[in-house]
Amino acid sequence: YLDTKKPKNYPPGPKWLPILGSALEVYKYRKKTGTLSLATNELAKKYGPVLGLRIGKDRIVFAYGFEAIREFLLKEELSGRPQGPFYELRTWGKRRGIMLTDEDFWQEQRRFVLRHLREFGFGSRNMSSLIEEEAEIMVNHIKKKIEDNHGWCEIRIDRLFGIHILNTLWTMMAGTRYSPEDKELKNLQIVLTELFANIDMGGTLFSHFPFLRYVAPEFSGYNMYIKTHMGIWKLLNEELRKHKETYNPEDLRDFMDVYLKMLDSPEKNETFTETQLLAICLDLFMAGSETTSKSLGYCFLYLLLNPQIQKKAQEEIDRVVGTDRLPCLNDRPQMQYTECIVLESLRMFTGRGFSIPHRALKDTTLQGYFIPKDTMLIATFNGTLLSDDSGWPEPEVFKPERFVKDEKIYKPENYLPFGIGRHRCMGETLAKANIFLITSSLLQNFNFSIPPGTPPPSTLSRDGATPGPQPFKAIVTLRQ
Ligand code: HEM
Repeated sequence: YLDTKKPKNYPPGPKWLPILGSALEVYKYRKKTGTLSLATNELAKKYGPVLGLRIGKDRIVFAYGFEAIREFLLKEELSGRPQGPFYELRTWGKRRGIMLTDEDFWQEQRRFVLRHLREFGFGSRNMSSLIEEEAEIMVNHIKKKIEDNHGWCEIRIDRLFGIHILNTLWTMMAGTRYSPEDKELKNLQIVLTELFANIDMGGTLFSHFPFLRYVAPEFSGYNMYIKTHMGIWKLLNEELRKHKETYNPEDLRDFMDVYLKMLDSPEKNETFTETQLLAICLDLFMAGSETTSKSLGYCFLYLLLNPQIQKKAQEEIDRVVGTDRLPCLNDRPQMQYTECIVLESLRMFTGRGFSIPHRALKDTTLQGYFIPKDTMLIATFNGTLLSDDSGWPEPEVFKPERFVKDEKIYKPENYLPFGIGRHRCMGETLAKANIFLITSSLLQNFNFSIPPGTPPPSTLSRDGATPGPQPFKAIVTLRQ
C-alpha cells in the first residue's frame, strides 16, 4: 500500500501515491471519457501500449494494441488468474470454477467441461435446434405483444435477450428452460447486470482496498457482490438438489448428471467436487449470458441507427430463407451479410471491453518491460478493435461489409473478440450461433425503429466488467 517506488523497468504509467497508487489518475481519465476502456485508451496514448498501474494493493498492467495483446495472451508465464478474497468469495471462500482458476486444476476442469458439453450440443446439430426453438419462442412472444397492442409494441432492447440466451446454455448444463416471464429469473438477470455495471474487470473498491469491506460494505460494493451471488447460488443449489433426487447413472440427461457420475467414480481425482460443479455452473452462467446478450444489444442498437443495414439483411433473409420457416444454422453459409453483422456486433462489444484478468505466474517480461510475479494483467481490446489507431478504417462506424474481401468473409489478424491462447473463450461457437439465429429470426419477422420523438440511442457504453449499451427502447412492428 505504501510502496511508491516502481520496480525497475516496470511498464510506464502514472506515478504511485501512498495507499491509492495510480487510482486518482485513472479516476480522472475515467470521469473525462465516461468509461474505463476509454480511460485506458487515453492513458495508453500518453504512456505507451503496456500501461503500468497500481490501484490500492494491486499492481495492474493493461495491454493495449495488437502486438502487446498477442504477446500477453500467448505467454504461458502470464496465464495465471488473480488470487485474493474478491476471487474466492464468489465460490465459497476457495478459488473454484474455470474462469478464475489456473494451472493444473484449471486445465483438468476446462478439458472436462469442453469434452462433455459437446455431448449435449455444444457446437453440434443439437445446439442448432435448441437455439432455433428459443428463437421461435422469442418471435412468438413478440408477435403476441404486438397483437395485444393492436399492431406494434415498444420493447426495452437491452433487457430482451437475457433469459433466452441463458436458456440455450442452461438446457445443455442442467436441462432447464425458463419462461421469458419468469419473475425470479428476470429479477436475477437485472441484479446480475447491475453487478456487472458496478465492478470492473480489474476488481472493485473492496478488492483493491480490502479493509473497505469491513468499514464501508455498502459503499465498497461488497454487499451488492454478496447479494447477487447469493441469488445465483440459490438457483444453482436448487438445480443440483433436483438433479441428485432424480439422478440415474444409466440415463445421463445433461452436464450436471455427467459431473455427478464423475463424482461417483473411483478414478476421479481431487479436483472434482460438488462445490466445483456449482462453481462451473456459476462461471458459465456469468461468462455466457451477459456477454452474448450485450453483443445482441449492440447489434440491435446499430440496426436501429442504420435502417438501411436492417433492410439489406432482410433482403438476404427473404432470398435465402423465405417466409415459410425460421432461419437455421444450415443457412449460415448462404447468408454472408448477416454473418458479417454478427462479426461487426462482436467487434462493437469486445472493442469496448477487456479480457478477464490474468496473473503473472513468475517474474517475466512483456514487450521488453519487467512484469513481477503476481502482477495482474488485462487486455484492453479497444486498441485492437475500435480505437483510431486499431487499424480499422472508420472504426466507430457499423459496417458489416468490412469483413468481405474478394467476395469471401475475411477476418484480419487483429480481430480477436474471443481472445487467443490458453484461456481463449469456451463459448465462441454457442455465442456466434445465438447471435446469428436470434438476429436473423427477429429481422425476418419484425422491423425495429427508434421511438418517435425520442433521440437516437447513445453508442457510449455503460461502464462495468462487461460493456453494454445504455438502456434503450425500440418500436417493433410486424413485417408481414
Ligand atoms: C459474445 C459472446 C462472448 C464473448 C465476446 C466472449 C469473450 C471472451 C473473452 C475475451 C474471454 C477472455 C479470454 C482471456 O481472459 O484470456 C473469454 C473467456 C471465457 N468465456 Fe467467453 N465470450 C462470450 C461468450 C461466452 C459464452 C456463451 C460462454 C459459455 C459457454 C463463455 C465462457 C467463457 C469462459 C468459461 C471463459 C474463461 C476461459 C478460461 O479462462 O479458460 N463465453 N470469453
